[in-house]
Amino acid sequence: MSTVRQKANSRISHLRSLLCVGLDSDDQKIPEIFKKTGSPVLEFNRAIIRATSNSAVAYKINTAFYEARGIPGIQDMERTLADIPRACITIADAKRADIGNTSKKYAEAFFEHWSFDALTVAPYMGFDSLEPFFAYEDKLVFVLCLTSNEGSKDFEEQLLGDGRPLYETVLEKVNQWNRGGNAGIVVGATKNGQLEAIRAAAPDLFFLIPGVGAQGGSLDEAVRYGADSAKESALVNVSRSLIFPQGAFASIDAFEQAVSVESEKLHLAMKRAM
Ligand SMILES: O=C(O)c1cc(=O)[nH]c(=O)n1[C@@H]1O[C@H](COP(=O)(O)O)[C@@H](O)[C@H]1O
Repeated sequence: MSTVRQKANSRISHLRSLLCVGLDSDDQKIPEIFKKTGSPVLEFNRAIIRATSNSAVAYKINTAFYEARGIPGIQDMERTLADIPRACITIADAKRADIGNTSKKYAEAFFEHWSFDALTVAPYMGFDSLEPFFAYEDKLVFVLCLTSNEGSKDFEEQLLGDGRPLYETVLEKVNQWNRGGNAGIVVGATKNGQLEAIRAAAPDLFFLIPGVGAQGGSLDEAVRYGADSAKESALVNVSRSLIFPQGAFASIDAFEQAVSVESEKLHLAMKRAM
């Protein structure tokens, strides 16, 4: 069993929270007050972390928001990683996978160089493209299964020759690849109609469920159907609706207070749904 998975589950049961805070820190959307600091994205992330750390099990860094700014963005990502409390799980949302020797380098980058606890990967290129990630038995590898977006219809929901959607084959394969107990899947909270059946077909996988808030997925159902029988092994990610509260803020403290209120609301809703 992956040590990261054990760590995530002990925090989930301790806090009774499945909250994964998405640090999709779009520099164009960061409140004005942070622009007066020398490092707006970093100070913004630090404020989010301070405001959410009592409720968060994990922080998901969507690398696009950092890569888009080149070296300064990557430096912000690195310094943010150093500020995430040790008790929490760090997820690199980079959706990688390539031919084996390239995947090996991606795995080294995210799991060794940056020491992330978990990574999102795409299943399209098959097992040899994912094996180098699964080789890290102490980590968690989240394979895209049924994503939250409209385009999930283009491939993931297409019926194969056996009459079943492609994502069910992905699910079946990830179940087989979970020998080290370090495999997970990504299922969108906007696909709650399918979530219960997916959990029933994958009782042993760890679930990452994004799509609550800005994309309109139900938090209640994500928690109720996404968690396993022990009410663990799932993370519900919230990014924009948590990190960009409405309104203008006169100070960083006031911003932090607004994020903290929202984070506590999400935590309470999760406790109720568990
Ligand atoms: O892998 C993901 O995290 C992911 C998969 C998916 O199906 N849908 C999805 O929205 N995501 C990510 O989850 C986050 C959702 O952000 P919000 O819609 O702002 O909460 C973004 O970082 C997305 O890239």
